Amino acid sequence: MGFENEHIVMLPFMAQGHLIPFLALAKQIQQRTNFTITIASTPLNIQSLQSTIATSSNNNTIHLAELPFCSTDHGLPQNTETTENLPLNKMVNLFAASLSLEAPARRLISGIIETEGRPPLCVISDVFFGWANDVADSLGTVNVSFTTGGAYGTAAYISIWLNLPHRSTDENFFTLPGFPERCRFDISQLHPFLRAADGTDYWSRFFQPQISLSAKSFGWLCNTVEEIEPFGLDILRNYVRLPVWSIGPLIPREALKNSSTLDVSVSRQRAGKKPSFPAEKCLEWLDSHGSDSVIYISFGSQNTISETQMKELAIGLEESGRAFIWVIRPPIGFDMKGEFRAEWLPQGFEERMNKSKQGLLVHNWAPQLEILSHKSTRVFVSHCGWNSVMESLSQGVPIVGWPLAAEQAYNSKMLEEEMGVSVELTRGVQSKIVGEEVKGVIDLVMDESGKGGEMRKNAAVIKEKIRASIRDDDEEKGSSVKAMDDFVAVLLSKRQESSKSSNSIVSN
Ligand SMILES: O=c1ccn([C@@H]2O[C@H](COP(=O)(O)OP(=O)(O)O[C@H]3O[C@H](CO)[C@@H](O)[C@H](O)[C@H]3O)[C@@H](O)[C@H]2O)c(=O)[nH]1
Repeated sequence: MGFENEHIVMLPFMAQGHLIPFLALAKQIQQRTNFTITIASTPLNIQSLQSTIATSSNNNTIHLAELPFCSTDHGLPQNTETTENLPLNKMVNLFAASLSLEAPARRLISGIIETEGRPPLCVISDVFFGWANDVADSLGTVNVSFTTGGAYGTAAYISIWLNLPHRSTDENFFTLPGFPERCRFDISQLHPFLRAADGTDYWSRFFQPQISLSAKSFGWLCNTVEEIEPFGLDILRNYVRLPVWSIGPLIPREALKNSSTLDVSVSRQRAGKKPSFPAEKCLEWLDSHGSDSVIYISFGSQNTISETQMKELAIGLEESGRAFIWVIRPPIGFDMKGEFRAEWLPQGFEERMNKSKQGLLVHNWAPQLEILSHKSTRVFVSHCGWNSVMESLSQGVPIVGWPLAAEQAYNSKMLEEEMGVSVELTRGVQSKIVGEEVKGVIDLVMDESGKGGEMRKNAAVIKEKIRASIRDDDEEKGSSVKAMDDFVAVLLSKRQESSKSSNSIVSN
């Protein structure tokens, strides 16, 4: 398009699951438009983005700006600037602390205005940063909210927070404003702190105003694809009554090609995290297993399960006799960064799995996208974080859901009820699950003839829709490419309108 002197400022929430898609969005906008993009965040997050950008190519105009932040000022452990490894009881502190970024963000944008002589084209802020609307308004630009979740999950999440519908019923289920009757939600799909929320607690006092402010943005960007979430997008658009541009999937383009295995360098280009186990080794391990034979298990960047659940999951996996890669962290209640203790697993489990090559335990962090795009990977046991969902479906890998927090249970519900690509094993860290149930679900999804085969077929259709959405050639442009072009065109025409009206004020 070539509007090289435009500038966009991006403000991600401080969590890997948000930083990764924000950086991917920045790269996508930059590649399409040549705009200057500044991503602003706290110093440690900027450091981690810096190391990511340093290892990837094509990053000339992504600037990084530090917003001063001291975690201990907010009751957080020292040097804690993301949700990763943060105990649940401190999570709310991080959300509350994010409000302190408003003043430095304002200073940053004022500085840009001073240097460039006009405001940035827009601010793109996380849905959790509703305050960015005030900043943008008062500095003569507009704020666009970016939801790193999917359309259905985001709509459910915001409607539940804004309405707390479970508080006005004695039943275990409830209907949700914005959703049709048939989509009944269950109280067990809510995280315990949301179950207890009543509008006066810390969580409500953060989420309700921030989400309400975000609902006043100029528009929303959503990391989904029009053709895979028509129902969710209808709900979200009706609910926020704003333009919603579906610009997903925010996944490196290399992972969306029809070629085979992904280059291992991709994992080094994603928000500064280094796999704790060499990517090459994981891929070698996968190479040594047959096509469509391996189960991949991971609970995202910030979650883990309980000790008893961990043991039962291990028992079920072992008894299933299927090959698996499991990204494993200390169980809930223990330091997630701490040393892993063998006692959390059945006796001799890891040695047995290593010896027989049935299972590979990757402690802490694995090269997820490479694993999902490997031909040996057959199914993903996932907490249903939205990045994981998009990564899995973009590779046609069906899901076994084990949602733990945030909007994951609504994603899991949508994947099962609307898309037919998933089956839920259990939910939360308090549920009782036994090895036999784990084995039962694994047998079900690995069975080509029954439900497992159906899920796989459906996932293959979704994969094609995702890949079609980014098509960009002379014959055809995919829906996500068109949405991105439309988003940029709308902002540019808004810019033109406002400069026309300020010129006419001057000439009057
Ligand atoms: O060992 C690992 C673990 C994670 N990842 C990557 O980290 C990201 C994790 O994102 P996601 O699957 O969305 O999980 P969370 O980190 O839990 O994401 C948070 O942010 C998401 C987007 O808003 C929400 O959908 C989730 O509920 C919320 O917990 C993905 O890109 C993964 O590929 C790895 O590369 N290796």
